[in-house]
Amino acid sequence: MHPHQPAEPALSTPSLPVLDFSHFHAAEPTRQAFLDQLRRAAHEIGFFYLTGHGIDPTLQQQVLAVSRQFFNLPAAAKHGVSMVNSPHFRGYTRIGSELTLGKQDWREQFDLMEEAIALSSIAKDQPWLQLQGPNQWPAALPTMRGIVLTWQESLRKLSQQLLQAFALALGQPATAFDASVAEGAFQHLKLIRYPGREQTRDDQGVGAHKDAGYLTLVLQDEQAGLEVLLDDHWHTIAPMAGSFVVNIGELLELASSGYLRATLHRVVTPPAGVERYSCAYFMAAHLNATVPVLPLSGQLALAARGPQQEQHNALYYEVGRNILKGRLRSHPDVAAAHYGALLAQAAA
Ligand SMILES: O=C(O)CCC(=O)C(=O)O
Ligand SMILES: [Fe+2]
Repeated sequence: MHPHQPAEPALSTPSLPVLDFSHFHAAEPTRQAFLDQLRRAAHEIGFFYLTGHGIDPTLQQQVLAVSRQFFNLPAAAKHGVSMVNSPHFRGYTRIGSELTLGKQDWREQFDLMEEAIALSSIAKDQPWLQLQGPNQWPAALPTMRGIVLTWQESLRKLSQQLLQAFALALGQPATAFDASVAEGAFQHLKLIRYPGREQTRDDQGVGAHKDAGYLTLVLQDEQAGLEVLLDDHWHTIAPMAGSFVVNIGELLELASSGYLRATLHRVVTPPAGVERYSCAYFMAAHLNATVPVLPLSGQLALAARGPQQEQHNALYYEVGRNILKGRLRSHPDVAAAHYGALLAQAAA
């Protein structure tokens, strides 16, 4: 089956590996066993559940709760923080205005990144620096900012530890990725609501895609919908309370010469009358960094199949270029409003 065909029913839940991150902080031989498991999961599947991560379950619930509150605001309050007003791709995207594979996704979302000051001028050869800037926050929900920024900060720490674990698992020094995040990792957080609808024709919650950064950590509520493409079949990733679903992004695939897999995944729309909430955290190297290509040796080098370039999806070692590629493709309204010159240049 071609991965981009309309949805076929997913197969039964695969037994995704469950990795306990507390074992990374444990003594040997537990720590090495964790690294071996991590390497296998990320090489063979590119997806796993993470438990023992130390993130407070109360904070997890608070984030999902504030996300529900946000999406329950009147439409005018949400449109007041529309992403189309932000050259930095921050804010609210209403249902149907995001595209994956050129088709409408059936989800509404709120995006934010690091709070920053927008640069006053952007060099032509670094258009991605326009991603830096302030977030938009809804005045009607004053508690949102604190909760969500605390969440973002917790996941930044966790994902940087995970990146160190990946370096060690690949036989590299723990510091192998440090230079690429020394000026600050690029982080992007997305609160998402997938409304249900009659399962008649289209069930694209978000279409099949790979994530553009190093790593993604997803918090799901109790409603299934996330699916991963393995051996040409879609498999449901069942919600597991308290865990994160972690997946490999394109930058880690590039860094490991394809040894680690950025796997295609998608979300199918819940049935009518049911909704699904999730919260995805994407971590990448600094926008001005170039992906470090790790010198793998022995068995790892032999098993590195090279990054999987696809016709419709070029991969870039320049971090900013890879991230901006994904943003422009998903949000054509923001692209048209703020990146017209860049698009015209690309088309010429
Ligand atoms: O909602 C989810 O579970 C995952 C969403 C996703 O894959 C994405 O936004 O990149
Ligand atoms: Fe994704």
